[in-house]
Amino acid sequence: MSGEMLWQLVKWTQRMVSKVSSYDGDDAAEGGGGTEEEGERTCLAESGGVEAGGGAEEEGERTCLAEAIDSLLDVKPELNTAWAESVRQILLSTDLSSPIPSTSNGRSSRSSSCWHTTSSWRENHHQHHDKVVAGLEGELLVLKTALGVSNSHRRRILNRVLDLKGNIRVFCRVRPLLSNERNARVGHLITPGMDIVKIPSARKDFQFDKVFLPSSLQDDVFLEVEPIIRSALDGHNVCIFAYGQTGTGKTFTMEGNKDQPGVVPRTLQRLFDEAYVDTSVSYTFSLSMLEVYKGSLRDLLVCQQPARCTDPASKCLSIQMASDGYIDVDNLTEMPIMDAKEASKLYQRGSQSRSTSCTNANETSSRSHCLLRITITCTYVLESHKFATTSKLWLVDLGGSERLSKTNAQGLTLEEGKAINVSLSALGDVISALQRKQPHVPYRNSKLTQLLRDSLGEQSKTLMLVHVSPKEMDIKETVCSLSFASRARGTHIGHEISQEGKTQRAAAIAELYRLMSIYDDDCRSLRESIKTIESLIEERKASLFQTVQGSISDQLGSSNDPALAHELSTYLTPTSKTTCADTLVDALNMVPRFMGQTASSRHKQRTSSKEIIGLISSSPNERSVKNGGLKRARNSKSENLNSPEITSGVTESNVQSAMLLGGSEVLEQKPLSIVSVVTNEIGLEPVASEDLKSVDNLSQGENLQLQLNTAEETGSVTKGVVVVDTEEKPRTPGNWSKRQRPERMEKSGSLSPTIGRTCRGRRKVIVQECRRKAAVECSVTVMKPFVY
Ligand SMILES: Nc1ncnc2c1ncn2[C@@H]1O[C@H](COP(=O)(O)OP(=O)(O)OP(=O)(O)O)[C@@H](O)[C@H]1O
Repeated sequence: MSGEMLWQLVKWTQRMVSKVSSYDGDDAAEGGGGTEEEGERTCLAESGGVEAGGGAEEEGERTCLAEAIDSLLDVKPELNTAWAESVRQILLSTDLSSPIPSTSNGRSSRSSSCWHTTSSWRENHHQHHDKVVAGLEGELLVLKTALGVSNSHRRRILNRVLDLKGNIRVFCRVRPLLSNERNARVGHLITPGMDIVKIPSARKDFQFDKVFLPSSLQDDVFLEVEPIIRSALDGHNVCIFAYGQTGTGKTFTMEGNKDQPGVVPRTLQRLFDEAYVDTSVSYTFSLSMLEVYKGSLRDLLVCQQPARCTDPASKCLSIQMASDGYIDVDNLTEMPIMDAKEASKLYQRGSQSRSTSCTNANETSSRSHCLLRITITCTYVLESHKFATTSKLWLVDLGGSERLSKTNAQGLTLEEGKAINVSLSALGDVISALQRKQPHVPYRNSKLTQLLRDSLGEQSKTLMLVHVSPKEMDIKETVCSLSFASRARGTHIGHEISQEGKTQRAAAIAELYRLMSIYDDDCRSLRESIKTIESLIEERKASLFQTVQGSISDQLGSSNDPALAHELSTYLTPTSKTTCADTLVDALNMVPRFMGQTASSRHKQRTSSKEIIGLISSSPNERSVKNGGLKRARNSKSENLNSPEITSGVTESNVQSAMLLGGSEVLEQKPLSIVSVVTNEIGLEPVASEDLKSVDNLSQGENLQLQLNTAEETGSVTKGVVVVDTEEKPRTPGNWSKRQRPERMEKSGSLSPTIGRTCRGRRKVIVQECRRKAAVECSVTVMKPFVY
């Protein structure tokens, strides 16, 4: 039975109870007791809200009610007694839906004392309502904990599967003959189901974890890639490479086209789908894109050529390694992403900036290694402890390996080809050293391997998709590529297992998949139960508010007593409304550029305030957290992960800011043309741009203060992001001193609004550590001045 149907049944039962309680109310009114409750009933009776009735009909209704409760419990047998008790509480509290003093008869004669009686009636019902909601919330907590535990089991099993399959896996994809190659001779043999590519002319056989035939579809490829993506969501660093000779389909596999989307768009979609479904954990994603071109790094999300001569040249990217091994790239644009569509757009933009040129082998040959990095932050509760992990998912479209003598490359193309080959060779050396478990891994030999250092190793998952041409005339390149792949796979050092071993491994993997599907089902049913209870709580809160609000509005309309009117209007203001202190961000932490941090020191600061959590060693996440900096558990002051509740980002200085701003004191509004307000919380709608207020260019010494308002409180932590478009009103160079340019403030403290790097005339302002209640349906006001 769906949650909606269940709720309908509850409402129907409520109506039944409502009738039954009104009979009771009548009886009590007749008895005329002196208690407050009786007075309240009298009040209800006066208002005409109580119907007459009784006798056999009453008995029938009661039987009906009992049956309804029983049927409710029958249809949800999997729910435990606590849930049943919650439902009972809802039913018992149905007198809330019985009419409260109406505007009709006797209203004008109602006195203030009558209102006080109604007020106590309201308090009683509030208490009752709170009890019911608390019951439901308790149940919700139990279900969420159970979901966390099931998820943790599922994660552990998946990790075991990937361990059995191997942390470094190599697939081979053979491209079909293209329309202009119809007459070409095919140079390989593939034995279906054996995952072996035979090259008869070279008398060589190459075994892979999976071989995709020329007829294989993008779907087939992604099916095999998917588990490793899930592993990234579970907190592991993951690298997926597309390797191969120029023109063999690397970009086709990674990017695809509109009709046949490749690994990248599918991965982005998958990440958000998973994040949306799994409510037991909270995910945030950010995206960066860069290329390694002739041994140097280029940010693909910034304009390489400044549009105006006054625009700053693009910043130099440098690789920084923190003491715990975490690799970051200084000055690299990192865009928070809210959905797959937005992420795909960014990827398209980055791809267009990639260095390509026409070569003998490919009209649009990639002349660099293109790296897409998705940083995933996951927060979850396990056994009443809060954990957070950060992982990186790299999707790498490597430059095409080529025999320079064959391509007749000259000049720049030759240089590019050489640089690509050198770094590919360095990558091969690293993977081979890892396969051999050598004590020294030569990461430093190329920018590519330096960059991926923390994502290529024991705790990480690597997938190499080797692409080959089907043509016999490309056989030498094909053999080179397949040899490289074999080396990466470790088959040359005896990693290949016997047929019997393979059968045993396949059986073990099948068993693990069976177990995983049990946990998957468990998680699914727990998620459904969680949704049902959440909607019950929401409806409960909404109905209480509406009922009471409607009644009080009526009272307010008819009251001549100013004191009473004041009390009523106070009541009409929802107590759960967001306060300024909840929503403000702290600009006091901002520091000038010269005091700003490098990627490395920023990381150090981050990790110093985050304890590495390794409480439960059996969980893959916690285990890997223990083992190094690849997954960093967060435990900062503002995000006390060991407490059962995530606290808000409100610090003393936040509160101070809140007081300074005085709630709604907008000192100045200027046109900055805010493009959109979005939140990182999955499933929340961004505010439409037309709803946003305009604010002027900030002038010297000002900071942005953002006030994000919402009517709802859910208590979880989120981040808000405001994208500010300054294109219409370009910043004049003299307008800002060097230190005060907004993009110079990006390295401020974690609770500050940080103004991201300028990217094609846009700036993003990231509001970190707001409560979710501050991030739903935000409106943005720029407030000034706030001098630091
Ligand atoms: N599996 C496939 N099915 C259909 N067409 C393919 C397939 N693989 C590659 N192609 C086509 O082959 C051509 C070359 O592919 P692509 O540009 O992806 O090669 P590449 O390996 O990325 O080359 P480079 O290294 O030069 O960038 C493209 O026109 C692409 O559409």
